[in-house]
Amino acid sequence: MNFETLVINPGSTSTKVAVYRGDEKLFQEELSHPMAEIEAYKSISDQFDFRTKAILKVIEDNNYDLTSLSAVVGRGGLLRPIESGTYDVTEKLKEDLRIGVSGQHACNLGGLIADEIAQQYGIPAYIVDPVVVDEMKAIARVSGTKIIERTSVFHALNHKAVGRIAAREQGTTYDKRNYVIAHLGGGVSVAAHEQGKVIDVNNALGGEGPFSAERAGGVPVYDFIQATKNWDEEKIYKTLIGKGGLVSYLGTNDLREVEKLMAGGDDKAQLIFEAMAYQIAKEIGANAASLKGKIDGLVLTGGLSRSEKFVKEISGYIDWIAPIIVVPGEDEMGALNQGAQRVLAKKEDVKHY
Ligand SMILES: Nc1ncnc2c1ncn2[C@@H]1O[C@H](COP(=O)(O)OP(=O)(O)OP(=O)(O)O)[C@@H](O)[C@H]1O
Ligand SMILES: CCCC(=O)O
Repeated sequence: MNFETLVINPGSTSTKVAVYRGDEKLFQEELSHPMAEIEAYKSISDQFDFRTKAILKVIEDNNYDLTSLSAVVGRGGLLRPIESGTYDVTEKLKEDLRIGVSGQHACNLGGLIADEIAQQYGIPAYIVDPVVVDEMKAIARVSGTKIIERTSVFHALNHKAVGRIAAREQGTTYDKRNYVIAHLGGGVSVAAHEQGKVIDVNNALGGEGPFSAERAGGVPVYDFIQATKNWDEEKIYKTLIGKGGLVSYLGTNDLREVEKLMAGGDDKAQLIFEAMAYQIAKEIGANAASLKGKIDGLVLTGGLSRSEKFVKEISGYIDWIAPIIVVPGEDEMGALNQGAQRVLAKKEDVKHY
């Protein structure tokens, strides 16, 4: 049976909305949120109303009748660490999204907005492969000090989706392949995928890994402590997450703007563009070591991988490691829909948080 689903994906710089019938996408829109718009809200939960209204307007503009829906599915957020799968949105799950039990991020709104709309139509709300999917090896959890453990927080939904796409392109299945997958977006996560499990990944919201469009990634810790010793926690957090990376150096989170500056001969933009590619390439090399060099492909995905110039810059450092597969943008919307369709069709049991 072809169930109709509403798919909601709030990202750090955008909200994506789509309606599917079975595998068929009836429509999709991507709403961009410039920095100034996001900055007007003090917290993520303050963005609930503006993002919900924007989503409902997309539905109205497309003349879609919400009574046709079988479920609403949202991108899951910073819950407690859990296994991969489709989860129903319960009160406990909503409470943890609201308080941000593992931190604050726009995707915490996915399950909350999905549930708000689903309740009005008496249908289920789901989340799929939230950012806290945790399959890391014990050895990767050791941070270097006993007071903290490394944790798995990354673009799990898109990593898993593009892992399946890459394997399909290679005529096999994701659980039979080893990949290094780099999601390059507002945030960056680079992971070692071994036979369908993410054995190591940088915490994309934890000050680890390469810098990105709006995050600083891993910085020299001692110097950072010195530079920020009189700052409050919020200012420190925003410097690392939201105002880091391209935003810090160039005042924009949009790589297309950076490329325009470069085309106009801006040397600083050129340097930062090259440095971001360099850091990403180094992280891919580190993950190649995690897989002991037994790698079937290096997969580049996320919004930044829509730039051929940026992909070329990264490839120059890593093309000796394994074949490069580019999945520009992401298939998060398709993956959310598929997760919902599998449980609606009873091909898979829904999980409870
Ligand atoms: N055609 C393009 N060329 C160059 N850069 C692009 C292009 N399309 C999108 N981008 C860049 O991709 C980035 C956004 O990527 P993406 O949409 O994956 O982020 P997000 O979903 O908001 O955040 P995250 O991926 O961390 O959840 C922005 O810097 C944007 O400028
Ligand atoms: C942690 C995954 C979500 C993001 O970085 O945007």
